[in-house]
Amino acid sequence: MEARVSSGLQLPNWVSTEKIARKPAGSLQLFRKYVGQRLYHMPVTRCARAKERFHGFVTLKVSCVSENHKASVLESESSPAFLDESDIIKSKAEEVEPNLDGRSLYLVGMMGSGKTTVGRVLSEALRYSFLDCDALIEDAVGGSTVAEIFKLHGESFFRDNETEVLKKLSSMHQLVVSTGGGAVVRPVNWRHMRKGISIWLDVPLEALARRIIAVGTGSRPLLNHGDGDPYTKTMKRLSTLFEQRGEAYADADVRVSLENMAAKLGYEDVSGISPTAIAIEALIQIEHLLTK
Ligand SMILES: Nc1ncnc2c1ncn2[C@@H]1O[C@H](COP(=O)(O)OP(=O)(O)O)[C@@H](O)[C@H]1O
Ligand SMILES: O=C(O)C1=C[C@@H](OP(=O)(O)O)[C@@H](O)[C@H](O)C1
Repeated sequence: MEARVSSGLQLPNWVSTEKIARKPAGSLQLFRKYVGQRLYHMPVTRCARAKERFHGFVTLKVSCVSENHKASVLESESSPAFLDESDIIKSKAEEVEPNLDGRSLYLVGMMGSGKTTVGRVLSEALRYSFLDCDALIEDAVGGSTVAEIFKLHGESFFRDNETEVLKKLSSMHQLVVSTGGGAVVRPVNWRHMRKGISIWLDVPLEALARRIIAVGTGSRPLLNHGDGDPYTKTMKRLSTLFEQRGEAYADADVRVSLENMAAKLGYEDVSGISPTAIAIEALIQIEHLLTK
């Protein structure tokens, strides 16, 4: 019989389970003015000389016009002074955070879509705590890795623990949560995630396969079998999983499509879009959701 560990689930003790005090509803004043048609319209509060930061990703630059004027990444090339993306995300997070009212953000999407990477960037910008569901499940099961849990106990045991973790997290606030790629499949998980705002990172399967192969499939047991070369094998598994899950991802409150971002930015593919740019787009989409 399978051992159940869910009742012994421990969250790190720095995660406060106290609900934060609710802020009075209302003050959307500043950012409403700046919701524009184009990507990255935002008030410019600070100027900085262009500082290209290379983390292996292309960075965004936004022209700096003057205090409290709109700027757009699409206008950036001809301008003499720039805000780089770390300035942009700070400014956007400051605008959006008061309107979240402490609600947590749940990142959903396929394996390798960047939930952990983008989630960390978002949590830092919003000054929220970052939690990774897979890591919490591993802790709950006494330190076994996800791959070991699948092997020793099976997928449904893993899924039960995933649900238990989401249930605990749903009573907390000011978190950015990176969920596992399969969390969207169980309706009960949505009940928990609906306590916050869910964000689907929609990344083309080819890009997912390339990212996953670069780090290896060892830690992702659902990709760790099949025939063929690594790319073909991974693409096949991802395609099957996406057929089963595509509709469930689309139930998220907000969708961040890397294909749409690349098209707007004039990039040939999504590989040049940095995690920070994706986090900025997520904040913009959340802002749209909250002002609907
Ligand atoms: N925007 C991006 N561009 C290129 N690689 C990325 C990007 N975001 C994440 N990655 C890489 O893809 C891999 C999977 O990212 P990760 O955040 O672990 O995804 P998930 O948590 O959704 O499984 C990691 O190696 C990460 O560095
Ligand atoms: O798609 C899935 O079913 C899974 C995704 C994984 O998380 P990531 O999406 O963080 O890789 C992990 O939860 C487990 O291997 C199952």
